[in-house]
Amino acid sequence: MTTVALKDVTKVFPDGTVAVDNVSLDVNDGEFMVLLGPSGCGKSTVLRMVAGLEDPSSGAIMLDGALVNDVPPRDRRIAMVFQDFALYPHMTVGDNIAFPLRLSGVEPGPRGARVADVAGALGIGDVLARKPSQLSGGQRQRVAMGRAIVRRPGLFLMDEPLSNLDSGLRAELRAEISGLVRELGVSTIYVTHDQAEALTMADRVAIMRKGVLQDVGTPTQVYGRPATLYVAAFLGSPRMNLLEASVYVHLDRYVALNLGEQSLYLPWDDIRTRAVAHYHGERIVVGMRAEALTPVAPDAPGDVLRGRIRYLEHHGHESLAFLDIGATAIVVDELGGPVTEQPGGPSRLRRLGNVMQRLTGRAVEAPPDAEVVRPSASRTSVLNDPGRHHRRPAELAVRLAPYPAVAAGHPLAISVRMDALHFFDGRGDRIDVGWR
Ligand SMILES: Nc1ncnc2c1ncn2[C@@H]1O[C@H](COP(=O)(O)OP(=O)(O)OP(=O)(O)O)[C@@H](O)[C@H]1O
Repeated sequence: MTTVALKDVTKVFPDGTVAVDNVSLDVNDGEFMVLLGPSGCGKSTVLRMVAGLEDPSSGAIMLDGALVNDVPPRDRRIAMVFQDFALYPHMTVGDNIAFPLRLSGVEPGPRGARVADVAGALGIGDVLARKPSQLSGGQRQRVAMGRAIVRRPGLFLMDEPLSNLDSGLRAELRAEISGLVRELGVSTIYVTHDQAEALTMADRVAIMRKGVLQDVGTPTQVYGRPATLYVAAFLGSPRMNLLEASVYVHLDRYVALNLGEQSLYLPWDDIRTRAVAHYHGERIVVGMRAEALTPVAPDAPGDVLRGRIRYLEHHGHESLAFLDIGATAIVVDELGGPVTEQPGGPSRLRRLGNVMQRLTGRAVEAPPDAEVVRPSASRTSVLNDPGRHHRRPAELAVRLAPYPAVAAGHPLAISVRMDALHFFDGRGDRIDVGWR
């Protein structure tokens, strides 16, 4: 099946928007590659360039090792499935699926057999005589898939094909789609902003932000060893706890990570210690996912952080406690740069205001408790990132049992799995070398 290689591909639209910024990416034979990122990060533009619907401003697009920048879409052996797929309303399901075969002159006999095969594989063999208006949303999506598959393409390009469906159907269809394309062995590029879709369906995930490729790897790699602070913050629910830490080296003993009121200690023989020790006297970002944190007895020894529960969230199968440990949170704004917030900072009201502003595009008046700090001069500080930086205390997300015996205001001690910590520098790049 078709292999894809993007080499240094950039797309600048006539109005100056840089939608895709120097992206290089390979999709192997039969691979299911998911392009993941928030709205506007350039995923669809990448897909459209691979399809030939958009010309790159610079760089090369190769299919099966051949440059195709000037090859028209119809000659690329590609099938596309979009979110707002359009079925022909006056045609039956069978005729809709058969349509591409009719266009390319396949005889009625083999045409019927191919349609029956595809419809059987998609579980819509019994509705071939119906019109699209007589189908459910999920069935219509299967017909759209069938119409793409029936041509036996070398490459599938799918742009948010499930986003119009309800969540139950999405989960069902994402298993079906990934199962089906693997069975067919067709190389696939699948665009989504839904991390659950990406992590469950992909062989590899490519994560984009503002036109720039941030990380490429298997779901386990990008979740377990994210290349950048942005990827660390983007993947996972609850979000990874990202704390500002000052680094102090105690030669031949340990490296202290000062988190504000408390510290953690990386033993000298830890393989990551040398990389982190380079930042002696500077600030870095320490990431810890909720699964790296376990509640322990108040006087437990070892790598333990102590704090007070600010609030609890009950999720049925588990509860999340948000713990004030006197540290500074690094908040990565999905649309802007990293933002640092420190104790004594803005209220939830202000953060809600920020969200509303993002959703509505309208400025919301800042409550009086908001304090905007100047970017620090430190080379390694995330405060270097341009833009406004707000301050708030870290609220460390910790997983608890469904009905925990603690409540807001209670103290809580948590043990930290030091081997599960992540370290990022001020530019947001992962610190530990040889990490994947
Ligand atoms: N024809 C165009 N002219 C100018 N800018 C464009 C054009 N098409 C897309 N853009 C811009 O390029 C950027 C990337 O758009 P793109 O559609 O690739 O993002 P996306 O990640 O697929 O987003 P979504 O998930 O919302 O579809 C956005 O800022 C978008 O506004």
